[in-house]
Amino acid sequence: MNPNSAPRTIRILSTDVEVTGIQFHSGKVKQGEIFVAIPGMKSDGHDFIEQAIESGAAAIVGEKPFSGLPVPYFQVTDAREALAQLTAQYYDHPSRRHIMIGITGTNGKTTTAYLLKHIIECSGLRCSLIGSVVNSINGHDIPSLQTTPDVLQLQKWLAESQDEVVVMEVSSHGIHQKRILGITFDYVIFTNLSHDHLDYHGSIDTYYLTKQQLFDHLKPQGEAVISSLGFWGQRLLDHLLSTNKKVKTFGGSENNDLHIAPAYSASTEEFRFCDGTHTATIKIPLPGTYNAWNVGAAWLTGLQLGIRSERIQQALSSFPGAPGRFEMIPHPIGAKFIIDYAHTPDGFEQFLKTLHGQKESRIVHIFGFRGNGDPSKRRIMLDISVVWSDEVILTLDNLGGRDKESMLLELQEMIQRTGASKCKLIEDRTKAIEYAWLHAREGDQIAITGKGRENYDQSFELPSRTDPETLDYLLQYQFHV
Ligand SMILES: CC(=O)N[C@H]1[C@@H](OP(=O)(O)OP(=O)(O)OC[C@H]2O[C@@H](n3ccc(=O)[nH]c3=O)[C@H](O)[C@@H]2O)O[C@H](CO)[C@@H](O)[C@@H]1O[C@H](C)C(=O)N[C@@H](C)C(=O)N[C@H](CCC(=O)O)C(=O)O
Ligand SMILES: Nc1ncnc2c1ncn2[C@@H]1O[C@H](COP(=O)(O)OP(=O)(O)OP(=O)(O)O)[C@@H](O)[C@H]1O
Repeated sequence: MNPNSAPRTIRILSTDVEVTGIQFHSGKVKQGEIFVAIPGMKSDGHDFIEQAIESGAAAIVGEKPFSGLPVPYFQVTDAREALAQLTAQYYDHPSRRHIMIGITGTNGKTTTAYLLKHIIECSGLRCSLIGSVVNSINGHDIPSLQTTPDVLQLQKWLAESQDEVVVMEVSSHGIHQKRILGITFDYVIFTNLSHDHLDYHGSIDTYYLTKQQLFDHLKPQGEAVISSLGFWGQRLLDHLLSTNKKVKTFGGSENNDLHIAPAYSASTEEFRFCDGTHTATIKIPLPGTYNAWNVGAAWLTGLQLGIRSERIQQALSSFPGAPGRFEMIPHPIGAKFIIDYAHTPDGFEQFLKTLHGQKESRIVHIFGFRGNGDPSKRRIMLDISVVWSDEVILTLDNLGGRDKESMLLELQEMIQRTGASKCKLIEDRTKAIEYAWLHAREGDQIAITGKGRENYDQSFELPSRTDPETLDYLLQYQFHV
């Protein structure tokens, strides 16, 4: 981090120390930097202290007792917490210089972040974005590797950003691993909570409580902007009110600060938004009731920022979409391919229900499961797909370190368990997409979910091709060639 910067003095446990940077990976330590040793899930940073010192570490921070080191050692009770606080201090608490907006929830963070950034920019303010698809700082785009980056990267971007507003997606991993400690927020948005990441958090209750912690990071005058829908939204609302936080809600009730309702019962695209003084019926930029909630989250936050509803409505009419979220690619025969990042049971249900609502012909659904994702959601997702789709094609997604043969076996067993003749397995993702392309019929909606525009690992070869341009595009989109 910042190897060429002039040394800065930071205070560690009431001692002033001059450092040129901070690291939590021993392999990255340079002369004059602090190394923070973190006991992790796979290894223990304390085992790498010697390596860090050999690389020039000026001081070490860790949780375990150490003596006799050739550089100062500071023992703390929580190394992740110390890392976050020291980094915020090193960069002089950059979150205080921005209007900070954090977005959490199982689904909808990226879509809401893109919508909100667009609304903010249309209102004349500059806006940084930190999230799953791209990080945009001072108008420069940096491909994303994580939803919430590590604390060093995060504070560095906040320090570099000259943008008035920063919109950032906050994952439950980011909260749990204290990547956002040292950041205070003006607004925190909650979209929803449903089954995901139970392999990491252990239970949905713990998962919820982790997300709830983000609201402790609100500045004293800060406001929560939440969906009060469903059990978790209601629980969060009760919690925030009982802790005297300022809260604004969006949802389907007239008691909500922003009331959202379909313009007519069967509509997947036209919704009415009422903020108490202004009512507008609009065609939302992405279809589906769930996207109306995402629009609502962005709209209500825009209002809190002082942007008028009329202006928000105008901004929405020019929203270019969020990459890999309900993105349509036409097929020459009159079918549509839709790429979507649905990767949770609720995401599947919402997305497929929306396709069903605009059904002209068949729904063909191609998807797989990330090898290192929560395994407990896989069967539920397949069952949902079987309910809503006319043909289900399971294929491989990113293996994430998982053995390919065991993943294929799991997929085969899952198909057998459903007993549904509409399910088939085409292990090669390219072939699965080609199969759907070649068998497309007029009016078909062919959904490819998962992966989306990820920059993550990909172990499949893309064959050289002579097919129509759009199929190439579709494959490139899925494979990043
Ligand atoms: C599963 C997970 O979340 N892992 C995080 C965790 O890693 P860990 O505990 O396994 O670390 P470890 O490998 O045991 O190492 C322990 C410590 O020793 C250090 N070390 C290790 C080796 C060495 O040679 N030298 C050294 O100093 C490491 O830097 C680390 O600080 O702690 C590390 C920081 O200390 C994180 O970087 C790492 O996030 C990884 C990179 C990650 O990508 N996690 C994913 C799951 C994640 O965060 N995803 C969410 C989105 C989820 C979603 O919604 O889909 C995200 O925000 O992106
Ligand atoms: N409000 C919502 N409720 C339920 N499902 C949603 C909602 N918004 C989006 N989805 C579904 O979840 C998918 C992922 O959406 P999005 O990327 O906006 O969420 P996310 O929270 O950022 O997820 P991730 O952090 O994993 O990227 C969408 O492609 C869509 O299928």
